[in-house]
Amino acid sequence: MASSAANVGPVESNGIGLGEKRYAETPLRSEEPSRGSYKFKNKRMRKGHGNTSQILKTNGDNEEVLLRDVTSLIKSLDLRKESDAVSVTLPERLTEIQVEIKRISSTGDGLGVQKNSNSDQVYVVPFTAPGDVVTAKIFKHFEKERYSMADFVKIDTPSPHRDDSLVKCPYFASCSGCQFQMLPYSYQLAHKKTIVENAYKNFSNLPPELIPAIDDTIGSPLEYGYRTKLTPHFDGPPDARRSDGRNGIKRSFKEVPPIGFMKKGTRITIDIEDCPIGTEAVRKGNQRERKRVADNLSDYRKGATLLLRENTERIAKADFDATKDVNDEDAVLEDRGAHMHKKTCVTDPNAKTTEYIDDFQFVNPAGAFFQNNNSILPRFTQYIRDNILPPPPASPSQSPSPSQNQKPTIKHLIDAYSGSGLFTITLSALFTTSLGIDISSSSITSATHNALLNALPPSSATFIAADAAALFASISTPAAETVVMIDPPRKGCDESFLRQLVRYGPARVVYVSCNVHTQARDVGVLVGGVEGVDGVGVGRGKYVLESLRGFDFFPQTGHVEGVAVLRRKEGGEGVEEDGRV
Ligand SMILES: C[S@@+](CC[C@H](N)C(=O)[O-])C[C@H]1O[C@@H](n2cnc3c(N)ncnc32)[C@H](O)[C@@H]1O
Repeated sequence: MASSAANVGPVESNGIGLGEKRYAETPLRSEEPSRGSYKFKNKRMRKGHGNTSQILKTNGDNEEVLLRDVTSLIKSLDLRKESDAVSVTLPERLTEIQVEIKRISSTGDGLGVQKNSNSDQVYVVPFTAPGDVVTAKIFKHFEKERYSMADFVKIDTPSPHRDDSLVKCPYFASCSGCQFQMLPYSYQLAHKKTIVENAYKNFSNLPPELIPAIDDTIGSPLEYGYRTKLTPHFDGPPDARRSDGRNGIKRSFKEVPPIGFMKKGTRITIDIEDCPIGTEAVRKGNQRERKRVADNLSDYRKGATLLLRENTERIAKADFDATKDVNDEDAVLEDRGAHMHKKTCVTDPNAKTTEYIDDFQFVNPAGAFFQNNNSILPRFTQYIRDNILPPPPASPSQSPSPSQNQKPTIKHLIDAYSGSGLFTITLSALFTTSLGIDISSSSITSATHNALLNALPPSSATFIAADAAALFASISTPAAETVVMIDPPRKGCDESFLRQLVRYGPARVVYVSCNVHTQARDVGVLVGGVEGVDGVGVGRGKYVLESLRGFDFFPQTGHVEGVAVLRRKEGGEGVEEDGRV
């Protein structure tokens, strides 16, 4: 029998209990930025100094990122002098105006100015591209910050970059999940490169000469059908909150509520019967779950979040039973050469799901964190393998001198924020020992299990459940022989972690992040220097930024995953080998 509301529960491992609460998000993982209304939460944030750290001067949140982009656009327009600023009369709220879109912000929205006006008030209009002239309905002015938020109403003149025939979802331009379906994929990738560029320009606090040219964004093999996890939700019955049983009245649903994701810029859930960025197995699971909720509606008193997570069963061709496996209508079969992949959708957050990256196997609770785009993971993990160790000399003339030959070989990996062991395991062939650390004890349990599954014995891979900043107390490997991988949540690293990392001074650092703005801030600290640890001043830090690029884990959306590779400076590059300046 179909299970009922019991299948709905916490669906993330990293400290975010989602239970029957509604996600603040739509289809994206809950670490991704909320795309609700942009509100300055307090005066400190208005100035972009919400973070109390001495060395971390930004939170890298949407408001701050947007404000930087708005300010940069205003500067480039140069339509008026500062002294004119007070004289501009803004259109009434809820009026419709024509906006000429000039740029796309790093938050994924179009930024433009009112057509036929000499005002440089910037209008933020989602689902638009540079060159579009659109009708937009204003809903909020930020007068001091000189921008206004507006809803997209219609296209008046399309941008040459826009191709609406590419749009695959009827809810596009209403659902808050995707921003770029109307843009060719090459354009999306080029835009994501500028997001990385602007993040380092605006948030690293580094002079341009210390930031390398950003490499092209690596695309996802699947532009649709890539998300291995979706979490649609529905709201409780009308008045459920007021009645919730205390006054003896229990509300129930009179009809099936909308089940889906948030309408852009609102807290309203729209009914979305299908989401084309989900994998085929996840989309099938969505149909099944929607029907299950409708069939069991009387079991529900509240809203809920549904978990849809892909599971892969790998079956050797010799063992594949066409009569049994082909007839499973919930499964999706993929021919992978020597074996078949049978994909299904799991909805119980505690049930185990399996995923393969090349021949590496990962087993995790369905509700736990794991990267959501399996199609890009072989490319991504290969890139990290190719870059985590020092590059070979480019030509015979650059071959290492005898003294360089004596440099210690890098043999040890520290995987900070290791989750269930993605990097420890996929990099294991390069290192003699690996140490993973994650604050989530259930992720560490999975990591330990996954290491064994992939023939990594405890003698070569150790995992600790603790705050990343506690890591440095357990490190026994020499810094000159160690690489540290960092993949923190959106908020980035904390000051204590960064100070200890710099004090330890590993030979190389590879920093992966789903928020390139906090990544730029933290990398700026490693390259720029930390007062009291390695001195301050331009380029006084212990590290050089070797390369920087984005990976497109989330096609059709404004998100980009950043990968920064850093090497510790040698004596001649500005700091002594032991870190003293
Ligand atoms: C973006 S995930 C990366 C996980 C893993 N590297 C992967 O790609 O699967 C961030 C991880 O950081 C962990 N985390 C969050 N705060 C932490 C902290 N203060 N110390 C250690 N780990 C933390 C979360 O539990 C989560 O597993």
